[in-house]
Amino acid sequence: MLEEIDEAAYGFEIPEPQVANRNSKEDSKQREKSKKRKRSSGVDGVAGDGVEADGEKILGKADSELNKKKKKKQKKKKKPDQAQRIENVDGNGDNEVEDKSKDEDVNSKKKRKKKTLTKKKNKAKKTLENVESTVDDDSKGKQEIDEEIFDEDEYYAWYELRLHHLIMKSIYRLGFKNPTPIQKACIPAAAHQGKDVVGAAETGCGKTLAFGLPILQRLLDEKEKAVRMFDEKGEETEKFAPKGLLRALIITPTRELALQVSDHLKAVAKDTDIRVVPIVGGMSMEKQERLLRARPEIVVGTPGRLWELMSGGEKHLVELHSLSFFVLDEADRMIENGHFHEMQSIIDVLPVRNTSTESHSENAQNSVAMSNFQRKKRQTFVFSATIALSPDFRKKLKRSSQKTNQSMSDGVNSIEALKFGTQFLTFPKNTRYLNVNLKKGPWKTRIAISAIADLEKQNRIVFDVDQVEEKAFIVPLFPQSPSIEIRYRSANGQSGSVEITTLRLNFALAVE
Ligand SMILES: Nc1ncnc2c1ncn2[C@@H]1O[C@H](COP(=O)(O)OP(=O)(O)OP(=O)(O)O)[C@@H](O)[C@H]1O
Repeated sequence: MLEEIDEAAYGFEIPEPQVANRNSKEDSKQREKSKKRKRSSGVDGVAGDGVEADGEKILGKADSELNKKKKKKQKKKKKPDQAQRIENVDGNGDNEVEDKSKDEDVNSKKKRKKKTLTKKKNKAKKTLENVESTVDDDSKGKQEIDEEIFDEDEYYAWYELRLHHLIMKSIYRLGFKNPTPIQKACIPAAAHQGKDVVGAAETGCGKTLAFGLPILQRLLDEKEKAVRMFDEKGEETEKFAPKGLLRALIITPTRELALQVSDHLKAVAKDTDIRVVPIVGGMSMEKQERLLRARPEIVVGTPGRLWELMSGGEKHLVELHSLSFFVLDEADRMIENGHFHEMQSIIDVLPVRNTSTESHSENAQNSVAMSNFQRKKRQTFVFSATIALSPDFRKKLKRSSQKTNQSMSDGVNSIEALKFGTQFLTFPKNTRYLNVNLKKGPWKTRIAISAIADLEKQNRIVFDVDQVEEKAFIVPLFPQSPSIEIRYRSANGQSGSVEITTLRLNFALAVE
């Protein structure tokens, strides 16, 4: 059976052309900047590359840059002598004093340069050590490698994701030349289209940044908008970027993972004023209180400790009306670890929607003045290291959301898209709808093609990470990778089917 899908009902949006972004002032500034930077040779960043390899590359580059600087330094060394000689030829009594002070000046300059050089060398070494020891150390702010040693052109793949320049700065510093597939797939939908995301990807695929960067992007966007609106219209900044309120709650099944995620996000948020804190079992009450007193925007925690604090009325954790992101990381493990009860309790206390919207419009009696942030719904991201979220998990989430509020069902029960490995399929020219059936799975799956014009042009569908978010949605998540059959129907009634047996599921992406 073929199903017709109302595209409008799913809110497919035509994304902003990337070219426009590349032409933006900021990007051209970045490009100008990058031109000034020296290109280093033989470095090729591959998405999801081992971090160790990246680290080596960073050191390699840093070393060659240091060598260049050394040479420059040697050249410069001669200059003070020459200068001194010229002074001496002119020689009069006054010059002696002048020469002496210049001598001192030159010596201290030399010393300073030497110091800087050693510092830089140490920094580069440290960076390698840090990168090698994975993200655990990233957040400690030790990745101090000089930004200038990177060639921004090598990070071109990131520009398409239109991330804030402060985020990009961290990406350069971390040396991540390419976004991983899951990052490439999730960031546009989550950061720019405000969509909920369900992601399934194997361990080490870069899930943390797949949900972390959209969070940072939105918070930075809001802050910028707040400043702009204040400058232009004198509007209250609070209206666009609330301060001191919890904006993102990230829940992980284990303490280690919470610390790892928190460290990773801290490393990326390093140049921003966005604060990330971990709240995990085993942490002293004093430390916990101190961390929460700072009213961080992002809290990463384990369900047990978070619920303990929330049920105890911890102020920062119960003022959830401005919560814009709710993230379940490694959601399936959360169930395995017996955290379901606590997790459900946390979900239960999430406001149905941002109550600040209501209170604000009540106060202002003017809903037109509602800010962007207030109008935007809370986004839910559910990530899993394994490919499948078990039917049991989905059922449980569904039950919990039905019992409590609608917002959770917005996020989790409408898991509507699943990305699989890049596949090129050819269909009749005017194909309009596709129906995808799992051959072995218990569920039905479907795809809607929204970019018909594109289809007509290319006469093929590319299930590609770049395009999936606006082109297709597929239900649901698979327990294994069975073969699937894609049936198509074209506008003139022509139909047929294509079977895919080599399907490789990389991740899932949700659209509503
Ligand atoms: N775009 C990228 N390029 C290179 N390395 C990256 C990139 N994104 C993340 N990494 C690195 O890859 C490693 C794994 O990332 P992350 O922890 O997000 O993966 P994960 O899928 O959440 O894995 P896990 O299930 O172990 O938590 C980290 O060391 C991180 O620093």
